Amino acid sequence: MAPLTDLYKQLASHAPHLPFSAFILGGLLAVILYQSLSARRKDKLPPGPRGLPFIGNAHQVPKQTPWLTFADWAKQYGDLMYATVVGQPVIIINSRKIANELMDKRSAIYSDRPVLVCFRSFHFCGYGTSFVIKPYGEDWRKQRRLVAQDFAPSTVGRYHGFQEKETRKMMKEMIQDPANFIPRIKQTIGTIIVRVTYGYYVKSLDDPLLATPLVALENFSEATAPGRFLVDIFPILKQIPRWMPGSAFLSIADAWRQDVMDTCWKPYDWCKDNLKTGKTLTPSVVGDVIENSGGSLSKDDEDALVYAASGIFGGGLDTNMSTAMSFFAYMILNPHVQKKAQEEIDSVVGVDRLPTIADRPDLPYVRAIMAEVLRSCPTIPLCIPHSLTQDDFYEGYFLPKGAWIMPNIWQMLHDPEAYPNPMAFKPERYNGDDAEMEKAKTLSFGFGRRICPGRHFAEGTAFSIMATALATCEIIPGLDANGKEVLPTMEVTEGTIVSPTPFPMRLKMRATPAAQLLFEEELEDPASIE
Ligand code: HEM
Repeated sequence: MAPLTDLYKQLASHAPHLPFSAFILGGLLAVILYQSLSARRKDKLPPGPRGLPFIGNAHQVPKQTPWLTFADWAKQYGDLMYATVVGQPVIIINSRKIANELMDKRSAIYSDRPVLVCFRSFHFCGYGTSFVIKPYGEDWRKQRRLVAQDFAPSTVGRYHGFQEKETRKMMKEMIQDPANFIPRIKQTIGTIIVRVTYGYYVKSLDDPLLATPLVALENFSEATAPGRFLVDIFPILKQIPRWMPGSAFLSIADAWRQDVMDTCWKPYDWCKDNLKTGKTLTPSVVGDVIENSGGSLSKDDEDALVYAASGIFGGGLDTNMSTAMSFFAYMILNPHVQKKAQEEIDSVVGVDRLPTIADRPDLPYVRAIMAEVLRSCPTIPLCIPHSLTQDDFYEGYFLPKGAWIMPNIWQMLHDPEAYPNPMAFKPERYNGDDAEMEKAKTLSFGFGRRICPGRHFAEGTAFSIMATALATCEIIPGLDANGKEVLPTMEVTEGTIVSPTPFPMRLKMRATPAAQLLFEEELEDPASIE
């Protein structure tokens, strides 16, 4: 800094040339200010664990339950932490207050998605088309609008009848064959999503309009596994000739891209073609947009619709499936909660009919169970990472443009100050207070402009599963080969979207007329679909 000050003194002595000197002086001051500001920024990054050269903190983040590691770090470094992964800045947020101040209140600059190194294979394999991972901008906005309008609280009720019918069918089949309850839940959630998105009724897990998206979702998990493809780290490998050893990944990428394209276009084409034949069931997200356009969508609008619709599947299947699995696990572990919910349902709904989604306002304890399931086992514990589009400051800390933002949803939902004894599954903790339930649920659906657009729809499916299961069955532990009861461990699978690891379950049908209705109601597939 000394030479600059000397120069400043020399220039100041040239008073007769004031305008020119003032200009130079101003410039110099700006340089000095910038230098000192940069130094301040460097000093004031949020604290965080010291990393290694080049890889940064990558080696300190375990594949299994990284949210617990981040919660541990927070004890030492506080709720706003800074880490790096191969030179990429990552801001980890552990408190609801900070997430709210930054990701909700400043959402205009916190709503981008990172271009993660491993995400390169998305574009390579065709995954980059859906708004779930698109950058914040016009393409994202256009796709999101198409989905959000259909799943708004005011419109989502039109799908309730279908959600109820499918969950009843699911419960009936699970009572008949409880050993296969996991694939049965998967089929039900998939059927609901394909039906409301494309007006198509899925007949089995082997139906190509469900099976292909399921394969694409599995490939997606593999594509995002760090280090799965060397091309993620060395993009130049994309140019490798196919005859060269080590080029096998190009054929895998081709096959995966084909699955993604089939997932996006096949159900769309079916929906479009069958609008004319009357086979497309109404209402549906895609069918309605095509009809409202008078059948003349521009190429851009058609692409936006196709890729937005694929996002519904990507966002809605594993998440709703995980919530249903957690519900059954927590019910096995907490028979007293089941009993209390059954008493509520029996006294409010009665025992002569099955509960519906319209009963939700009158069933506060079942609502509390849903909030507690979403709180206790959040489906996306570290959210889908956001990224910051301009430099920002928070409480004196510098947050650099381009940093990934990772909110630790799990920790926020297990903060003992907000949720005393957070590991206990306790619907009573809300005291019937809907605002408190809403707070827990909202956190599990993300933040700001990226908050889950399917949340009202998802809650309808989840409530219908929970209320129908509780009204009709006692949910009890499954047995091992020796006939001994096996309890769910509540360990979860690896990945961005997590689910309880598989557990056995038995269902004992309740002796009520309502439970009997599962076997008497018309639950067959709609006749219009062959
Ligand atoms: C219990 C079920 C669900 C949970 C817990 C859940 C949770 C989430 C979370 C945490 C995010 C990330 C939000 C963020 O980045 O801040 C998200 C995004 C998303 N969800 Fe859900 N979700 C569920 C069900 C659904 C359903 C049923 C649909 C479709 C109808 C859906 C569609 C989406 C989409 C499209 C996005 C990406 C939004 C964007 O990037 O703009 N989700 N969800």
